[in-house]
Amino acid sequence: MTAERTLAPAGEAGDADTAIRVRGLRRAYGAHRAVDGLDLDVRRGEIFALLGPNGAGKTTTTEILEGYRSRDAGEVAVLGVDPARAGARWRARIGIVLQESADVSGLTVRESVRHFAHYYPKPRDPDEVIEAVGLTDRRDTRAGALSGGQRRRLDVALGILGGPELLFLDEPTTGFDPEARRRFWALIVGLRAAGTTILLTTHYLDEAEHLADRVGVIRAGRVVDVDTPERLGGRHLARSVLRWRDAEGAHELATAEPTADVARLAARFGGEIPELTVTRPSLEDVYLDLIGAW
Ligand SMILES: Nc1ncnc2c1ncn2[C@@H]1O[C@H](COP(=O)(O)OP(=O)(O)OP(=O)(O)O)[C@@H](O)[C@H]1O
Repeated sequence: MTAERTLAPAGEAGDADTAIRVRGLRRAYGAHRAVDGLDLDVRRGEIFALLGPNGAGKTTTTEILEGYRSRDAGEVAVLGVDPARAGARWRARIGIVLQESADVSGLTVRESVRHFAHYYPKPRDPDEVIEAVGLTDRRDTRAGALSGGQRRRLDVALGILGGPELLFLDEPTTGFDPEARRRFWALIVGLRAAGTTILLTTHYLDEAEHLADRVGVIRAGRVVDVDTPERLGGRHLARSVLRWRDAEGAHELATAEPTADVARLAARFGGEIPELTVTRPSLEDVYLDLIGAW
């Protein structure tokens, strides 16, 4: 028997709604504080994206959540269980897709999925999983002969094989072409629709914007903001910038009332406003602000 310590009684409202709860997490490497008092809440059923510059502490944090790295201090509950004390039963409830994938290059897609199915108490049907990641027409291809994007899909197949309640995805689309990325995103959205909670680490702001219900930005081992992609860093409150052109040249106007200003300009031009654009700060703009990159 494994001694799994449940932090909150099963069935309690907070526990049922929360997939990950972290308070005051700390982890140092020698004198370097990689994670320095980090708090995080991930709700069940959401896609949560962790963003942050290289070295901010994302991998250290996720590896602690996955039970692969020890911590110096703080409270951590993942699916109601402390990963530092969790056993096989808990491990079967989570799925992990790492940056470096399992070495199955000598096996076909089908053989690798069937092989890994033996590790789970109640695996999903291997052929269904292969279908879900769109590899049915490649099922007899050796993993080593797949393209980069197809290989990543196989990694996801192996990550979801146990029917996880919570899936960790570490930079899943690095090296994907735009079409493969869109297909992969559709796959992830489908997993959420089926009830899977997803913690996604990415450096692609468009990926976070497209996929994430909420985004957390880590800087120097702490979470500096958590919000929806639309509201992060007060983005929804920021002024819009109108740009247009007339006989005198290019114009730019920052405004809190873009609709009224566009109407006013349209009246002045008597119709179309030449080369009109209306923009708000992008997710990348507010992200770079939050990590102090300007
Ligand atoms: N095993 C280790 N020994 C010593 N220092 C480490 C170790 N692992 C990580 N670090 C340091 O801890 C800090 C946080 O690293 P971590 O890998 O968690 O960052 P990250 O946000 O995942 O970065 P990236 O975006 O580059 O993957 C970095 O300064 C890193 O050099």
